[in-house]
Amino acid sequence: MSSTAVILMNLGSPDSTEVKDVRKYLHEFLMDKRVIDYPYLFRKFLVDGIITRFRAPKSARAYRSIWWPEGSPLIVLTKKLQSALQAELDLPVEISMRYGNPSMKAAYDKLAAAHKDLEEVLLIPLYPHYAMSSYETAVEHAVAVHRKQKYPFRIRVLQPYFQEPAYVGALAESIRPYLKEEVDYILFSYHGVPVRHIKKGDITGHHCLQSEDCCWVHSDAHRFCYRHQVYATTRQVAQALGLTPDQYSVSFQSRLGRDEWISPYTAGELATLPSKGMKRLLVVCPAFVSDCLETLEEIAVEGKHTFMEAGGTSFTAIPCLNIHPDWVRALAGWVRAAGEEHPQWKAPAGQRKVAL
Ligand SMILES: C=CC1=C(C)c2cc3[nH]c(cc4nc(cc5[nH]c(cc1n2)c(C)c5CCC(=O)O)C(CCC(=O)O)=C4C)c(C)c3C=C
Ligand SMILES: [Fe+2]
Ligand SMILES: [Fe+2]
Repeated sequence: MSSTAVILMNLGSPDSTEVKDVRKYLHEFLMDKRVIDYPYLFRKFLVDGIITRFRAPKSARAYRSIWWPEGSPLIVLTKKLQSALQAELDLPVEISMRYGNPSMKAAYDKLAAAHKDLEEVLLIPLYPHYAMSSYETAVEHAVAVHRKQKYPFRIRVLQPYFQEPAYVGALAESIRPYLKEEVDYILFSYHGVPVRHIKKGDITGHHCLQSEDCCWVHSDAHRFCYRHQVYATTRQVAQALGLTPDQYSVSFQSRLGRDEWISPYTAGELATLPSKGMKRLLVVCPAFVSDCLETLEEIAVEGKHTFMEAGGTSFTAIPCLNIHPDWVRALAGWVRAAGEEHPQWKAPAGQRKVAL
């Protein structure tokens, strides 16, 4: 695999906590048609006229509260993962962000300049689950930049790994030490998405959200169903940890705007769990593999406040996988498996099998 390299793809953060940088980042993020999927002019009106104008100062304050001396936690932790994986693999590993810096083009350019004989780049989206607004947009963007710039190497993409034993195992091991504490309940809080996105992604046209138990009834729709995939992760992690159904549940955080998002919402759960006797809580956020604004501020600060105000007595936000050794080994194992034409790696349609 001497002519292979890896790119870890994450979401991205603003360049700094200044309102102008946060506004620029939010603009790029929210003008993505896979994130706010309204017709262009309406999206532009919403994003320019309302969201970035009023949200940017508020988001900048939130970023300021979690920012590290080295920069955004999400970027710093992705760089740490890069170093850890590089040490495990002895292959070039770069990082790229869907929004902001370092960009996808910068990562490809760096590899192309440093490794003239590079034949293949393995792309690893740092999203375990498929969502139009996360995994899909990252991959579509990576493919589009690769095509446009006509790089001499080919690319392959790691498929969503929400039920891969190595990911589930790493997640379970990252949670296990916290179960030694006296706890009443574990909340699995995932980033939410609009209900419309789940329905749009239903390739059968008649499965998703058409019944209470859609996510547990086998369907081809599940290949692209974020809701199914997060429940699958949760069930498998719970099984690995020996949790019974009364000891945990799933909720969805980070809702933006007035549309209906998939529920139950995390904030509501945090406000009601103490009254049901769940006063000592662990919260884990498996949709994020690196800690970020949504885990460090929305959960660990705001979420904790909501829960304690409602009568909770202890609240622990479990860190994301970040550079957990089992997670680094999982990634390294998948990269090694790529040498054997493993089905978990897919080439984008239309790409030549052999580099030019
Ligand atoms: C798990 C993957 C993610 C999905 C799915 C997702 C969907 C989604 N997000 C927004 C809007 C915002 N998300 C923001 C931050 C943010 N989102 C993710 C991941 C997913 N988003 C991460 C990792 C982060 C943190 C970034 C960081 O710098 O730490 C933000 C910005 C912060 C804020 O102003 O609150 C917005 C906005 C939508 C609308 C959406 C699906 C439609
Ligand atoms: Fe988000
Ligand atoms: Fe479903």
